[in-house]
Amino acid sequence: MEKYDLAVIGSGPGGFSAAVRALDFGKDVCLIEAGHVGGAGVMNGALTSKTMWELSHDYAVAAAVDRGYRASGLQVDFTKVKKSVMKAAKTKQYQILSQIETYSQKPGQKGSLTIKYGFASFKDRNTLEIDRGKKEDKETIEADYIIIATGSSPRELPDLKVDQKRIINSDGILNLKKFPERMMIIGSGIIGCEFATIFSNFGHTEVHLLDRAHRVIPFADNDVSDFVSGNLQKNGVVIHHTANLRTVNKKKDYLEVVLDYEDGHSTVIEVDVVLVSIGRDPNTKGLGLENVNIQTTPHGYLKVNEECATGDFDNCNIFAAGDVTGHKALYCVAEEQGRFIVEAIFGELEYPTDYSHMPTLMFFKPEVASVGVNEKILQEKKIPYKAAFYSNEMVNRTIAMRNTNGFVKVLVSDDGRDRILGMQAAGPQASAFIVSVSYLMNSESGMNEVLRSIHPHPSVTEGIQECFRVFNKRSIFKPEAFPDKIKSWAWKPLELQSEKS
Ligand SMILES: Cc1cc2nc3c(=O)[nH]c(=O)nc-3n(C[C@H](O)[C@H](O)[C@H](O)COP(=O)(O)OP(=O)(O)OC[C@H]3O[C@@H](n4cnc5c(N)ncnc54)[C@H](O)[C@@H]3O)c2cc1C
Ligand SMILES: NC(=O)c1ccc[n+]([C@@H]2O[C@H](COP(=O)([O-])OP(=O)(O)OC[C@H]3O[C@@H](n4cnc5c(N)ncnc54)[C@H](O)[C@@H]3O)[C@@H](O)[C@H]2O)c1
Repeated sequence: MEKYDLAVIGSGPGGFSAAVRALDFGKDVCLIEAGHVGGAGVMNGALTSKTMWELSHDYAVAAAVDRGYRASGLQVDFTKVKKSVMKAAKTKQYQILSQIETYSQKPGQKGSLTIKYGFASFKDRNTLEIDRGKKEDKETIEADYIIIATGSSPRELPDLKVDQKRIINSDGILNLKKFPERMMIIGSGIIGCEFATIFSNFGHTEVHLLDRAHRVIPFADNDVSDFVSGNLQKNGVVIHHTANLRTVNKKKDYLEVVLDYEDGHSTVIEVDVVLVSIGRDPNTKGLGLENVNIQTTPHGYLKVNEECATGDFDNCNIFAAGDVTGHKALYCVAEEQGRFIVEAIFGELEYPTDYSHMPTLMFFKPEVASVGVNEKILQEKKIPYKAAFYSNEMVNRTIAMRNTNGFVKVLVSDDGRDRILGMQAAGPQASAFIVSVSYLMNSESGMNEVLRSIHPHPSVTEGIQECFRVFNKRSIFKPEAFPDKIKSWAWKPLELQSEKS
C-alpha cells in the first residue's frame, strides 16, 4: 500500500492549495479527484462562469448604441462562446496538471505530488479507499494526515428532477447547445443573478428570474439589492418577486412553468430551459465519515474548529477546507483554508485566519463588491454607524467611461473613532478597488488615513475618497446640490435614540 505524509480529497482551490503548500514543507502528497481537476474553482463554477460573464459583458458593450459607435453585423454563437469558456478552463487545468507533473515522484526528491483519479472514502483515520467506478478497480492508500476538500454541489428541488438538458443547474450550463429562447431561473441569489446577467447581456434569451422573497440577493442591504434588480430589469430580465414554483410541466417542445404568488394569483409561463440555483449542499455523502467518527451539521457540513480540524487540534489528523466546512462558499476562503491547515500541521502559524475583511464580488451589470459588514448586519447587532453614499455619476473617470451606473457606500463606526466597518461598491473596477479598503480594515485604519492619501486623477477610486470626505463635509461636491447622488445618514438602535432625546 502506498504511504503519504498527506492525502487531500478534492483538487478544487481548497485541496490544491493545501497539496502545493505541503510540497513547500518537503512532504509527499497524494491528491485525489473524483471529477474535474480544479473543482468548481475551474469547471462549472468560478472560472467558467466568470469567463462567460466577461464575454457577455464585452458583447453588451459592443452592442451598445448610445456611445457614438454602432457595430454592424454583430453576431454571437453559443457554441463558439462555449469553446472560449472551455479554453479558459483548460488553461487553468493544464497549469494545475503541469505543476503536478513537475513535482511528481522522482528518486531522491524531497516532497512529491501524486494525483489519483477516483472517489475517496475513509476506511479508518489513516486509510482511504479510492474507487474508480469500475468493478474491482479500487486502491487503498495510507496517509499521516488527511484533508477533506470535497466542495459542494447544486442543491436540488425535491419535486423537480434536473436532467441537465432542459432542466439544468449551474453544472449543466455548458450542456446547452444554443442560447435558449426563453429561460426561467429559480433562485435569485448570486448564481441566479449572475446567470440572469450573462444571458440577458447576450440578448438572445428572454430571461425570467424567480425571487421567492421581495428582493433579490436577500443577504444584501435593500438599496444594493434594489440596485441589482433595477439593473437586471433594465437589461430585460423579468423578475417574479414573491413567486413560488408550483410545478414544471414538460411538454415536447417547451416547458410550462406554474408560479404561485404571495398575493394569491398564479401565472403560467412557457420557457425552453429552467435553471435551478437555490444554493449549494456540501459533498459529504459517501465519504465513510462513520468509519472515522466525524459528525456533520444538520445541513451536512463538517464540524471544524478554528484550525479547520475535525477534532481537538493536538490529537487530530483529519482536517477540512472549503465549501464543505460551511464557511462562505468562496474560492478565496477555500484556498486560504487549504494553506492554513498545512501551515498549522507542518509549520508554524503566523496569524489566524480572519474571514471578516474578506471581500465578496458579484458579477452583475455592473459588478458589485463588498467588504466588512453591511447595514443589515449592523442593525441586527444594534451597532450604531454612520453611512455615506457617493454616486459614480459624480466621478470624472466613470463619466469619461460613459458608464456612471455605480456607487460607493461606506459605513464607519459612530463612536468618535470613525473605524471603517464596511463598504459596498458597484460599477467598473469595483472588484479591483474593494481590496484597498480591505487593507485599511485589516490595518485597523480609520477614515483619517483615507483622507490623508491623495488618489490619482482620473481614477475610479476618487469616488471612495470623496465618499469618506462626505462624513466631515469636506467633499468638493455637496449633498445639498446633488441630494440623490451624494448622501450621508446615521443609524442607532431605538434604545440609544430615546436616550439622547
Ligand atoms: C457557478 C459558480 C460560480 C462561482 N463563482 C465564484 C466567484 O466568482 N468567486 C468566488 O470566490 N467563488 C465562486 N464560486 C464558489 C467557488 O467555486 C467555490 O467556493 C470553491 O470552488 C470551493 O472550493 P473547494 O475546494 O471547497 O471545492 P470545489 O471547488 O467544489 O472542489 C471540490 C473537488 O472535490 C472533488 N470531490 C468531491 N468528493 C470527492 C471524493 N469523495 N473523492 C475525490 N474527490 C472528490 C470534486 O469532484 C471537486 O473537484 C462559484 C461557484 C459556482 C458554482
Ligand atoms: N461571485 C461569487 O463570489 C459567487 C458566484 C457564484 C456563487 N458563489 C457561491 O456559491 C454559493 C451558492 O450560490 P447560489 O446562488 O446557489 O446560492 P445563494 O444562497 O446565494 O442563493 C440561493 C437563492 O435561492 C433562493 N431559494 C432557496 N430555496 C428556494 C426555493 N425552493 N425556491 C426558490 N428560491 C429558493 C434563496 O432565497 C436565495 O435567494 C453562494 O452563496 C456563493 O458563496 C459565489
